[in-house]
Amino acid sequence: MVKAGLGLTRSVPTVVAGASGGIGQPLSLLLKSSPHVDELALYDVVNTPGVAADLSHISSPATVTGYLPADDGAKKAFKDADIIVIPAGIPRKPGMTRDDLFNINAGIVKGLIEVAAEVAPKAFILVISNPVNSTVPISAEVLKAKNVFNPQRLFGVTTLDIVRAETFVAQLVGEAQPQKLNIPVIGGHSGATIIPLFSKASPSVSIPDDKYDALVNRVQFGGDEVVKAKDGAGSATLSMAYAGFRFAEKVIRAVKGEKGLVEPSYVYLPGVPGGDAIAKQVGTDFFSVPIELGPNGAEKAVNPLEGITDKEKALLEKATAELKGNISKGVDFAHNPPQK
Ligand SMILES: NC(=O)c1ccc[n+]([C@@H]2O[C@H](COP(=O)([O-])OP(=O)(O)OC[C@H]3O[C@@H](n4cnc5c(N)ncnc54)[C@H](O)[C@@H]3O)[C@@H](O)[C@H]2O)c1
Ligand SMILES: O=C(O)C[C@H](O)C(=O)O
Repeated sequence: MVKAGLGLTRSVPTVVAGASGGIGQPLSLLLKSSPHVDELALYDVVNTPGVAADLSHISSPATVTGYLPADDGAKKAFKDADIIVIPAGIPRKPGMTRDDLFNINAGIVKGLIEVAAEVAPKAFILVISNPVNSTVPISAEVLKAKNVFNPQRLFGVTTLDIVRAETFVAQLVGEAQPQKLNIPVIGGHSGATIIPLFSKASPSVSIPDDKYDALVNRVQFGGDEVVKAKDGAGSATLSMAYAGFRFAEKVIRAVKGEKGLVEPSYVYLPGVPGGDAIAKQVGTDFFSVPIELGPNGAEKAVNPLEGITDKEKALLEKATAELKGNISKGVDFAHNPPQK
């Protein structure tokens, strides 16, 4: 274990699990750079002492500690954490779907959530590991089995889909400041389950009819674009670190009392205020919608469906059918994990 840094306040201890990976390292760098982060614990099966020592030399307030599996390292890293961000697991190679990662990543996520349930039962858990559509339901089932499931504290991180939508729309409409656009992307995090709602963009944008299908496709399959370009060396890591940080920092700021922070996330809707009606409308319990964040986590699910276009309704219908299968696969795994 490496321990370093000044750490003047310790109000929101934050953990990255999978911290030595392609996402984990730049995500940990961004968290270490944030003035909102006080205490950062890095957990991975390899290399965390080095990553922690390296980051600890940065002159920002957060203390940085690194943990490996030996000597109950996961428990030590997670103990009493407020925020646990999980990018642990294998990434895709060309030709794979996110669901192809299920067999390995389901077990990794299950194991990490079991530790969280035991030593940090009140933590806000942010799941990045794919397939998110299934790893979040797995996490919920594990937490339920340990009697510590609070749906307001479990988030599937879908922010990269929003970041991509902002970028691609800005390119199309000639907006030089993509970050000024707010485009809700709802549903799940894979292919057809990703539903960009351009009609709900703020400020409003006008997408030419002949460009609409290609734009939707690019948001839905932006991940494949990166996997193909990396040519066997993995999937999105830097844009994901940016997106994961954007979401994690908002949760941290909300937990510290800041108001008005909203970001879509894949949650268990019936357990989030305002979410039950949306779950009934879309026909599935796990679904990403804009979430108002606060000291209790997901304070309110915002219904994004009013006034959506017929094309968006068609996307929703297609998404829900696929999503249901992804969710039940995760739930089944949590109840009947394969015997080793
Ligand atoms: N939610 C999203 O939008 C999104 C975006 C990009 C990638 N991802 C997913 O994030 C995951 C990580 O991607 P990556 O590119 O960083 O992969 P990577 O292989 O570069 O890093 C993964 C890290 O997880 C670690 N790890 C493996 N098992 C672990 C365990 N039991 N406990 C702790 N750490 C463990 C590995 O040692 C490695 O350092 C993949 O599943 C990928 O598909 C999700
Ligand atoms: O595409 C992937 O497998 C990684 C991630 O989910 C992404 O959207 O980039």
